[in-house]
Amino acid sequence: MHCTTRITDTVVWVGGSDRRLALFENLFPVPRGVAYNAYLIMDEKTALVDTVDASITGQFMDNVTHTLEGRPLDYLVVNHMEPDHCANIEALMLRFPNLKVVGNVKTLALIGQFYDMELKGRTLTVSEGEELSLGSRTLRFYFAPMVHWPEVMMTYDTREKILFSADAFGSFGALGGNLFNDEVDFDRDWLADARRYYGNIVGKYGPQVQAALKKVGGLEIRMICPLHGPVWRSSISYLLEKYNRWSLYQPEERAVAVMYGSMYGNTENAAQILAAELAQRGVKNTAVYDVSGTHVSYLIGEVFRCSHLVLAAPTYNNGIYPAMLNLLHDMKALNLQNRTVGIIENGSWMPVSGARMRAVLEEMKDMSVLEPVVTLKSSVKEDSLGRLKALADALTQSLTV
Ligand SMILES: Cc1cc2nc3c(=O)[nH]c(=O)nc-3n(C[C@H](O)[C@H](O)[C@H](O)COP(=O)(O)O)c2cc1C
Repeated sequence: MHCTTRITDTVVWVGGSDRRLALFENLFPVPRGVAYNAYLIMDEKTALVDTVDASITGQFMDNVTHTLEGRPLDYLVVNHMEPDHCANIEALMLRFPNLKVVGNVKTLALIGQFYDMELKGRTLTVSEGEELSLGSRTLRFYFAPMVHWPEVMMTYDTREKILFSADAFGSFGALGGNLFNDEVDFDRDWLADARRYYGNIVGKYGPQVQAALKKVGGLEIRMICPLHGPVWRSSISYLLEKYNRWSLYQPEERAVAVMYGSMYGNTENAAQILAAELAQRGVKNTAVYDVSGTHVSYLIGEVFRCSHLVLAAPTYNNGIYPAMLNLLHDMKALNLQNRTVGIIENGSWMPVSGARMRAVLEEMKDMSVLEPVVTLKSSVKEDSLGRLKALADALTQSLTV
């Protein structure tokens, strides 16, 4: 049975949610599930903007068929060719013999790479800024290369002032009836997952996001319709400001995230002492994470949020404790920049994890390491306790600058 939501008189959400998926991209835990959004525009011509993942094909087809009320589907706009949005292109082409697939040169090449379907005479290749008339409105296409993938484009409905934004402005999390941002407590229930989605999926491409923001910045936007998560029909500037900040690698909050790795509990002890020392100095909302027990995607969300990080890790086979190395690898791969970092190292015979962590941070942009670096030789002793307090002083002072 269909389950759709009307977005405007003529635009209908025909997507769905998957709460069974454990790992998005087989990598990122999605305990709250994930939504795959698709939008059907009913005008003199009908146009579907993107499809959905194979896991919800049945629901999606019911939604499309119901909304069309027997009319044919004229166009399928493919804003993004990732399979979680494209699994149903062929099924739609078979069902609607006159359907034309709308994409750019790169989109159409990717369709050919992923699928074996006969596209001859069934495609419409659009270029940057080109318009497609549906009758009472035109759709205008803005390319947003590498706002996840090279073929990505955004589609602007000139009548309704809707921006169909592909993966940009999306979030992990299944939708529970309340489709719109003003029907949910976004800050409480969605922001952390939207940031985690941004950091892990799009975070590497800050300059490309900036370019896309500039491109669509001059448009009158009444709604933003992303491919995952809530639809935005209010507080558009709030969302744009978050994206501007994240893509400039500016921290969202002046706050400390302490991230530690520990086998026997001694590095953990140092991290806890440091957090307590910070609290005694009036620092609030410090977040403490065990890097072995927290999926790295959550840690990435937090490093995008916080201005100050503390990385605490044992030396492991003359290198960095693997779970911490994994976090540092991701931070660097995702181009994280502009953070102030405290370091705590541990080692029982030759501690080198501090120097190794500093070396990775030095390969990143605008990462400043606070002094002192705290060295433990197996466990916290009076001398290292003094240095932990000195690091707490340095962090506190840096937070207030
Ligand atoms: C597999 C393994 C490799 C290690 N390699 C080193 C090393 O190369 N250099 C060193 O000084 N300590 C090394 N250590 C010792 C730990 O770094 C050290 O005991 C540290 O205090 C552990 O901190 P924790 O109590 O927080 O787990 C190693 C320990 C293990 C289990």
